[in-house]
Amino acid sequence: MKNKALSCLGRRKRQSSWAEADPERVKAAEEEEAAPCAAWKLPRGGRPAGVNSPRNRHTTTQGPGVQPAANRATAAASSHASGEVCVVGSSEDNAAPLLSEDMEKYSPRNDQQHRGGSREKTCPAESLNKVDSGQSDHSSPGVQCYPGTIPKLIITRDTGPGCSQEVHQPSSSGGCLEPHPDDESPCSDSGCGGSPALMRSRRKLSNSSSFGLSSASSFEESEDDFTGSDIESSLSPGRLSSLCSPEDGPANKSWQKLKTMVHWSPFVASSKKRYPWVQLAGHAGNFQAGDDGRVLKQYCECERQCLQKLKEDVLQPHVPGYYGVVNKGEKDFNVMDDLLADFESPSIMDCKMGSRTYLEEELSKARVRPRLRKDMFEKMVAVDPEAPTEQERAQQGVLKPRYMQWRETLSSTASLGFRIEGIKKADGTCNTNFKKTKLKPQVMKAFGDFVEEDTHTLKLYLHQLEELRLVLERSPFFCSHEVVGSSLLFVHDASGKARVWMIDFGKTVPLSEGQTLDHRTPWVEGNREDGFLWGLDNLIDIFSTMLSPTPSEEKSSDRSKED
Ligand SMILES: Nc1ncnc2c1ncn2[C@@H]1O[C@H](COP(=O)(O)OP(=O)(O)OP(=O)(O)O)[C@@H](O)[C@H]1O
Ligand SMILES: O=P(O)(O)O[C@@H]1[C@H](O)[C@H](O)[C@@H](OP(=O)(O)O)[C@H](OP(=O)(O)O)[C@H]1O
Repeated sequence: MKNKALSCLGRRKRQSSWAEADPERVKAAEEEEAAPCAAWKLPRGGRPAGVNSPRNRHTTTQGPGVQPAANRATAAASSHASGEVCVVGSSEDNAAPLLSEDMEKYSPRNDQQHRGGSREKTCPAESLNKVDSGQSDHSSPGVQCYPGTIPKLIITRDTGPGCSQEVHQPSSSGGCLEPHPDDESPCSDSGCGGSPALMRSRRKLSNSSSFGLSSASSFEESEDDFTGSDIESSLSPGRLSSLCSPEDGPANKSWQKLKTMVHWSPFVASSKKRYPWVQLAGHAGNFQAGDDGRVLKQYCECERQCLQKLKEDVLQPHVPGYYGVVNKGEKDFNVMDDLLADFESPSIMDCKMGSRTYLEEELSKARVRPRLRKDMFEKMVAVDPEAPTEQERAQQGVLKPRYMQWRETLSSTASLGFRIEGIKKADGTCNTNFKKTKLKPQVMKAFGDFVEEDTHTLKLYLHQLEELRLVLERSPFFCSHEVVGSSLLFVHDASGKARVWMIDFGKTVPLSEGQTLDHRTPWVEGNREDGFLWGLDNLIDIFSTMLSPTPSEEKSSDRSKED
C-alpha cells in the first residue's frame, strides 16, 4: 500500500477538447431557450409517471441557488468596498460565486469533527487536517485573515455561454506563485493549489490532450498517453480504446482512426466478454482491466472508504459493486464492477453532479497554500482566450478554485446542478465538447442525441433517475456525506436496457458526527451542501419535459379528439 498517496497524487487529467460547442448549435440553443418545449421533438410518448411531480421542488433553471448566490454576490460587492473582497460574479448567472472574501470569512465550522472521521493519509479530509493545523481560527463569520499572502480570487462574470468577462483586483502578492508538488489533496488530486504541477510536468504530455482528446485512458497502459497512431499500433488485448470528439479539429484524423477501431476492433477489456472499454471523463491512466467484468481504478483511500460503506447502504444497487484493493505492479487499485460489462455496444453518458465541483477543504487549502496552475490557465485560454485577467495572463496561471468556478459557470453546473462531461454513442462516436453546454435547450439537445431521440430509452432513464432520487433521499450514507465531483453514468444499448449508476467517490467525504445534508440547500461555505439532489431534480425535470408533448402537439391531439 506504499503507493496509496502517490496513486492519487499521480493522477493526470487528459484535457477536454478546446474546440467547444458548435457556435451554430449554441446560437440555436439560445434561440430555443425562449421556447424550450418547442425546441424539442421526440416521438410522442405518454407523460411518464412522476412528470411534474411535486417532488420536483427545484425544477426551474434557476433553482434554489439563485437568490442566495445573488445575495452572496451583492454582499460581496459591498464588502468589496472595504478592500477585502476581490471580485464579484454576475448575479444573473445563477452561479454560486466563491469570493475571496468568502474564502477568508467563512470556514467549514465542523471540520474538526469531520476530519476526525478519516485517518488515512490519502483522504481529502486528512489533507485538510494538515492545512488547518497551522492555521488561525476561521470559524467566526467575521473577516479572518490568513497570515500570509492570498492572491485574490477572481470570479468569472458569466454573461452567457462563451461570454466570460472578469473584473479583477490586483493581487496583494504581486508575484507569480510557483506550483509545488507537495501539499496536495491526495484523493481529489485537487488541492486548490492544484495537482502537483511539477509532478505532472515530469510525465509525458498527452498528445491527445493537446489536440483535444478527452478522457480516455488505457487499460494496462495506465501511465502513458498515446496518439492515434500509438493506438493503432496497440490493437492488442488489454488496450483501451481512446475516443474523442469529431469536433476536435486537428485531431480529426486520429479521431477517425480511433472511431474506426472502436467500431470494428473491440479489445478485450474484461475476461467476461470482448468489448471496447470506454472512459468518458476523469483522469487518464486511472483504470485498468480486471477479471470477471471488473475494473481496477487507481487507489484512492477516500473512494475505498465510500465504496466499502456503500456495500451496506440502500444505495448499493446504484453504485458499482466493490471488491477491495489489489496491488498490481507498483500500484494499488480499488476493484469494482465494470458497469459496461452487461451491455452490447453501449451508449454512455457521464454527468457530473452537484452545483460545486470542489470540496470545502480544497478552499481551506487554497487559503493556506495558494498555487497557480499553468495547465488550467492553458485550458482556460484554449476555450476562451479572453477569459484570463491581465494578471492571470501575466502570471500564466490561475488558481484551481478560480478555474473550477469558471468551468461551473461556463457549463450548467452552477445553473442546473449538473453538467455533461461526455457522451459516447453505440456507433463509436464520442463527444466531450460540453464545456459550454449550459442552457436547458442545449442540454436537452445533447440528451436527445444521446438516446437517439428514442422515447422508450428516455422513459427508462427517467424511471431510473426517479428511483435513484427516492433511494438517495433515504440513504444514511448520502445524507452523511459531502458528495462532490461524483457522476451519474448513463448506459443503454440496443437491447432495450438502460441503467444509471452513481460513480466516482474520490471527493465524497464524511460529515461530522450527527451532521446531515439535504443536498438541495444552496451552498454557503461552511454548510457543505453540494447541490447533488438539486441537480438530480433538474435532470428529472429535463427528462420529463422532453417526454411531455409540446403545446402544438397538445393542440393537435385535442383537435383530433374533437374530430
Ligand atoms: N465502474 C465503472 N464501470 C464502467 N465505466 C466506468 C466505471 N467507473 C468509471 N468509468 C468510466 O470512467 C470515467 C471516469 O470515471 P471517474 O469519474 O470515476 O474517474 P476519475 O478519474 O475519478 O474522474 P474525476 O476526474 O472526475 O475525478 C467515467 O466517465 C466512465 O466512462
Ligand atoms: O474538466 P477539466 O476542465 O479538464 O478540469 C478538471 C475537472 O474539473 C476535474 O473535476 C478536476 O479534478 P478533481 O475533481 O479531481 O479535482 C481537475 O483537477 P486536477 O487537474 O487538479 O485533477 C480539473 O483539471
